[in-house]
Amino acid sequence: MLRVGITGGIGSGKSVVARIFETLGIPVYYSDAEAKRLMNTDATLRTNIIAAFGPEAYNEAGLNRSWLAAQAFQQPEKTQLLNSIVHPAVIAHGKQWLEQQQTAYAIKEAALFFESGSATDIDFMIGVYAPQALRIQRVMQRDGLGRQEVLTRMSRQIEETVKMKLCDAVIQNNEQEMLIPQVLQLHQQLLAMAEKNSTN
Ligand SMILES: CC(C)(COP(=O)(O)OP(=O)(O)OC[C@H]1O[C@@H](n2cnc3c(N)ncnc32)[C@H](O)[C@@H]1O)[C@@H](O)C(=O)NCCC(=O)NCCS
Ligand SMILES: Nc1ncnc2c1ncn2[C@@H]1O[C@H](COP(=O)(O)OP(=O)(O)OP(=O)(O)O)[C@@H](O)[C@H]1O
Repeated sequence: MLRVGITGGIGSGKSVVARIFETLGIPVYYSDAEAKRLMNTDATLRTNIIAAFGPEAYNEAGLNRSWLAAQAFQQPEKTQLLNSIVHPAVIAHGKQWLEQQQTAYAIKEAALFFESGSATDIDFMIGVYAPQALRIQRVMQRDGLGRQEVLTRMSRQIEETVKMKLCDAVIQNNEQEMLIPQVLQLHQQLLAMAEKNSTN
């Protein structure tokens, strides 16, 4: 089975693109959502997060996302600390998920493939690109974050043009070029690649 990645910086539109692939019958692993689910359900992760950041990391509702975000993005070292606790668990879980899929290809969506070293688990990487100003505007609107908070998260990610150069294909999500034809073209290409791999 062909393992496909979708990556791009915060607000580039990875999830929107991944949902179009899902409508074509392709299963998608959403790393952000899985990370938060595991942080709530995995007892070892919870213990390690509390040991590193303090008991306020959780409240009655579970993971205290806004509090933990304020702590983790305060300094690059704190972001690294959270990453060193959470990423190994999500990478192992995502790898296992990919191995279980039965379709011609399956997709893992993640912002931090190259940053975390997990791009090596992927056969074909799709980058989703959008101009920085548009990404900032989208995330401020989607998550109710301030401009500076978005910029801080961006500063913990590889610069977008560098990230796109590391990808095998790039989808333009600038709200001018249409997304669906770009996805359909890649879908055909990936089915052909998967077919070729299975006959080799
Ligand atoms: C700090 C947390 C609780 C904040 O949760 P929140 O709901 O506000 O954000 P969410 O997880 O949906 O992330 C939104 C976007 O922020 C960016 N982002 C999140 N974590 C990071 C990080 N460690 N480094 C850089 N960017 C990040 C990504 O672009 C991500 O898509 C959460 O982001 C987290 O646990 N992050 C660490 C784990 C992680 O790296 N997750 C992302 C990929 S697995
Ligand atoms: N082509 C588009 N037209 C209109 N809105 C869009 C488009 N692409 C993305 N958006 C909106 O921008 C926001 C960010 O998109 P999305 O959640 O897919 O980004 P992401 O790359 O998954 O971000 P993150 O890394 O933060 O998870 C969402 O609210 C989404 O609905």
